Amino acid sequence: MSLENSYKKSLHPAFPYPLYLVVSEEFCTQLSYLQVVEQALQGGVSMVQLREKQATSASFLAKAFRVKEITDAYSVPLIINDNLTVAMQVDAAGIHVGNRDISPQEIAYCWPNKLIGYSIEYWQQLQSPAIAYASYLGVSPVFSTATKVDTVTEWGIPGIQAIRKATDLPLVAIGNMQVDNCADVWQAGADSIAVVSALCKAKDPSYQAQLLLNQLSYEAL
Ligand SMILES: Cc1ncc(COP(=O)(O)OP(=O)(O)O)c(N)n1
Ligand SMILES: Cc1nc(C(=O)O)sc1CCOP(=O)(O)O
Ligand SMILES: [Mg+2]
Repeated sequence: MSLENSYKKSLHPAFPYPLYLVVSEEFCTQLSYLQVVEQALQGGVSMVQLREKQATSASFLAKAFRVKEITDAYSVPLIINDNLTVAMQVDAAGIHVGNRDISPQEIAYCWPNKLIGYSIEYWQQLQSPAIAYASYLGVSPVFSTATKVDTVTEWGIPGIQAIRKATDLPLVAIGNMQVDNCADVWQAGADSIAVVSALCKAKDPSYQAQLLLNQLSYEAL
């Protein structure tokens, strides 16, 4: 979709984070994961999730402290993937979980007033009690991706549109989000575009982040 044919959306008042970096050391091929975080923030990334599926809790925690130092310097929220202990110890802004993780209900009980991201992998989840505790929903995945293969539904643009009609919660689109497809996903109802490869594999994450953001037409808050 060209920018001339798109309309300026408002940012979601509860989630003014249009570009969301999900960083894992294993996917950073050109620069260190800390350089990726710093340069992506320089390019305008508005939220960062640290996702370390292979790390021990000790190594995850050490990495989380390093990343938090950088995100704090840019006043950008840090989300921790899956691990509530790490999230609490590093005093993250929140946590992202899916169907095979600790539930949003439990998180809200143990760690109140924090952001809770919850992946939507199939339609019936929208009726789940977990929804009441979620701060945002991950549309998981919009397009299939080699970065995460244990997925259920490839939602596509019709899926985003349908979920948009079904809920007012902020929607984070994830899965093969790139410069050439994120404008359509944005216009279909996503409030945030989450990327791994597009920034972790970039030679110049700051420039790539700017290219992605330039595709997203929104009014400043
Ligand atoms: C923003 C965002 N959306 C979805 C996911 C996937 O979470 P989950 O389903 O728990 O899978 P893993 O990331 O744990 O493999 C995410 N991490 N972030
Ligand atoms: C972390 C993650 N979660 C997904 C989901 O579908 O829930 S897809 C994904 C990886 C997205 O990587 P890339 O931007 O390289 O396609
Ligand atoms: Mg998970």
